[in-house]
Amino acid sequence: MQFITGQRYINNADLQLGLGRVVGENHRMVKVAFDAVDEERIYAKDSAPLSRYEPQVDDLLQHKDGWKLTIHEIKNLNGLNIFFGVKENGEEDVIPESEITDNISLDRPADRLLNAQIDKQKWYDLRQNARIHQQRLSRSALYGLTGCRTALLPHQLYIAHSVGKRHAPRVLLADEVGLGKTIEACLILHQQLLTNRAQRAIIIVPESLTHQWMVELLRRFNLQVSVFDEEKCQEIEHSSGFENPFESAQLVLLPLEMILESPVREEQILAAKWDLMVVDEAHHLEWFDGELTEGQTVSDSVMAYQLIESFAKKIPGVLLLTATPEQLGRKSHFARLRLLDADRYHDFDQFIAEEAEFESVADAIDLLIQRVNGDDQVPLNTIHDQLKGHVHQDMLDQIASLNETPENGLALINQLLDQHGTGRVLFRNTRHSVQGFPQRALYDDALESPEIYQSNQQAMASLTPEIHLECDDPLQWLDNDPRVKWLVGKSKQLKHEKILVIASQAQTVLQLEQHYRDQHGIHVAVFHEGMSLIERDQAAAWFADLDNGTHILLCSEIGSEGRNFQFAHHLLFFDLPGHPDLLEQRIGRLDRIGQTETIQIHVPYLKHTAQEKWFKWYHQGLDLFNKTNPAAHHVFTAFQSDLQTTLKPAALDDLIEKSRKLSDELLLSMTRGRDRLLEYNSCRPLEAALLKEQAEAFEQSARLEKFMHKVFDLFNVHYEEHRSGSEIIRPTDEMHGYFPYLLEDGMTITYDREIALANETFHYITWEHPMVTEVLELILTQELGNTAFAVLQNSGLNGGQIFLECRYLIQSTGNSSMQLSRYLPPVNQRFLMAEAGIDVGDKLTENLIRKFKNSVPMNVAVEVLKAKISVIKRLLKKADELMQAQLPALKLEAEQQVKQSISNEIERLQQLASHNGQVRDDEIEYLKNSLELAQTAIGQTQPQLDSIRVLVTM
Ligand SMILES: Nc1ncnc2c1ncn2[C@@H]1O[C@H](COP(=O)(O)OP(=O)(O)OP(=O)(O)O)[C@@H](O)[C@H]1O
Repeated sequence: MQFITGQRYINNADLQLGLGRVVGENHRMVKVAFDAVDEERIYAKDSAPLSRYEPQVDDLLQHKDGWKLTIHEIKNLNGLNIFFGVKENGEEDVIPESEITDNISLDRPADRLLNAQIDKQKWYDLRQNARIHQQRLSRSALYGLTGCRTALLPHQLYIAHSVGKRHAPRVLLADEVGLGKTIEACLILHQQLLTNRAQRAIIIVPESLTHQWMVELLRRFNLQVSVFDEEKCQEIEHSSGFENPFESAQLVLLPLEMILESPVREEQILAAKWDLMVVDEAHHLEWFDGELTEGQTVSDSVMAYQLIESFAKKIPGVLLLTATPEQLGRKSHFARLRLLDADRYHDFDQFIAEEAEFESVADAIDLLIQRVNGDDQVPLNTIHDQLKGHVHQDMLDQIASLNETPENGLALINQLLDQHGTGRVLFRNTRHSVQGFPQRALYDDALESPEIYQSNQQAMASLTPEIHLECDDPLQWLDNDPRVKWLVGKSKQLKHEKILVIASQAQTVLQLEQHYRDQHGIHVAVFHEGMSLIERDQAAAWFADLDNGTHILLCSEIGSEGRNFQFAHHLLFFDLPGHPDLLEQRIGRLDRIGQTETIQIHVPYLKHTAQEKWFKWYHQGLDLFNKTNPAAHHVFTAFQSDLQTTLKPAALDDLIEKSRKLSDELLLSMTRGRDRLLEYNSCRPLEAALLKEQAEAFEQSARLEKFMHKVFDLFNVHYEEHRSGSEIIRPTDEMHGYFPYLLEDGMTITYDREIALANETFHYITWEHPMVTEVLELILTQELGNTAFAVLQNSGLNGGQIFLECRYLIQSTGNSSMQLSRYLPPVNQRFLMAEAGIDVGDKLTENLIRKFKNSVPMNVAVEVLKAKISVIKRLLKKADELMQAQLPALKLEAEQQVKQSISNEIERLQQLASHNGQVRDDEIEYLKNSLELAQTAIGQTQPQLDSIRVLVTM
């Protein structure tokens, strides 16, 4: 094809783009502007899916300004066509090619049929089937959340469903350790990407978690992420045309450390355009509240905060993840909320004051829940009094009317939750609310403190005495410290179990590993910050290997963050960490979703040393080994200085007593107020359970299997049963061209979630799997299957009649990021034209046709077609007229639907904004803008003839 600027082209694969205009070209590429949807696309010339738009004499042509002319003559000037003709009012006029309207209605199937291009019935059926499925998917609010290799857990579905559908969501995911924040973030990301709400995303994680994130994204969500490090950036800069390496990929994963080390990369990230940023382990971000003086240095966590803050100001969507949101204090917790919405969270004192109000609201919600559950004894005036002064009068009035309309109780609960607390911005599920987690069992061993430490004050006062020893032989402690003997003894005793050993320092880990190897001939895997990422992942994989792996993994503290080791049931603390959050992180490695047994926690400590003090404080003061304690952080802050000093036994008992008391008080007040509200808000159980039901109904795996078998048959992909519930698929020599995601060596697939979860090597095929989404796209954008011919036998109808089945697709053109299909699902309009020129679709239904239809040899079909060409042309014209006649009503209906659904959303957000300010202005603006764009798009919508079938009775 020779492309000339100004020529008009159609994208065969996507007619919805409207008519394109060549705006530039070079020897290899051509750039086409699709003005109807405000998009520019670049194609390789030799493979561009483009067809020149060439109207013929007698065709009706529309000008950009709306008027039309019937073409009488076509002239060509320098490769561009000029159309001469007569307008509807009889005047002569001219339309140069460049001035043809961008919104055209193309009758590709009609052209093909009239040129005797008839497809096989099977392709026609497949196209219709694919259309039905695609429409079902594009309408569902669950699309993007159910097709991943994850169990459908209500608390995760609830969060993902609340957040994934938002424009530019900005939330803090703060589930307790191991409850699935990563999965929730990935679900949200997946939905945003699949529904086009986001196109470019950046994920920033601690270096040690990069690989794990990459694997989770790929294995569970089929998301191919580009992992960036300094080397990769340089490689892209040198070998590709990208000046900014971060513009070379849509989905980027990189370690926080890398950006902290390089201002250049920071600048480049800021310069690249992103829709969404995910930051894992966000408790490392520390807010510095004040002015930095010149020359003042700040910690890495403060730098990290400032870095993420600068990104958060530019990137519209932000997901922050942390299991320990208050690890660096309440202020830092507030500061993370401030990253999400600086307007709403600008005053720390106000934030604290607001939290004080939550208790009354939470109490009222409790009482309402009791009423909703059928307890009529709960007095309404008590609820009323609880809320008086905390909520608006209209809500108080609603409470008063609950006697007459008890079913409104639930709506009222939801309203209260919407309007109070940090609910829209912060989500936190706890083991208490999710339930079903394993038990923990503690085995502690008090060991005699060895001589070498007793002579060293620093060692005695430290949780890691071996680090503080000053002696010539750095390995001497290994022979003297009874914990080493204890560790080796436990390792031998538990030789058939996987055991995770955690020590604070990398140095300790390395020395212990050497000891195991040299003194006992035991090879163990190690995991510490001095290792490269690949080495760490290899170590974790060696430990995870159930058949040939090592049964011991020795980790430094860094190994205890974010990693998945729930296949192990024994956790050995070689030492204790100096902060309760770290202790929770350690236990969280095993206490995660997927843990099937009681977690056995083994803790040795040296008597009369700091270790004993901390052990007792954690155990007796906070009960931390048995369960997570959300108050631990505050108690630690209160008694931090006491914990740092050496305590006499009586003073320790006193400290433990005071800590326990404070912990109990705090827990009580938290469950009274803030946490209870947060818990209700993070997962409204009824809605969550309903979502799970809907998700199960939506996944339709049996239908998918049937559909894919038809696809495989037609595309000549081999499939055979592997074992029950799974099959093997392979390419064949008869395959025509490309089949998406099919591996050359074949692959084992399953459509069953349970089987997919149990067999990680199987590919889990769902309606959201890229193989399926691309196949649907392929079927619907290719022309094959948009024409067909069939005879109707024994239908009871007189023989020799001809019917024309025309299907039109009405879907709005428009900027794809508007995702209009949510508000304006495509309409599929069917007309079955009888020879008399009337639509008999309601009599000759699809079911009847399926029952009586038969195919005929192609040459017979072509003969009949030729003989009946004038009838077909007449019926086509008639169908077009019917379509045009129905269009205004369909558009009006669509407009009303769009208006209603977007206006409802705007209204809800405005209400929320006026009550608790948790809705950002840009969210409301976005919706208002969407409404405007949607209305324009509906106005411009033109029906497209999508397929056409000739039916002849016999
Ligand atoms: N819906 C699910 N289906 C299957 N496995 C899941 C699901 N949710 C979570 N898991 C598994 O449970 C473990 C914990 O999940 P995840 O890593 O998302 O938790 P987290 O809250 O991010 O943990 P941490 O606080 O340690 O960062 C992981 O191994 C994850 O793969």
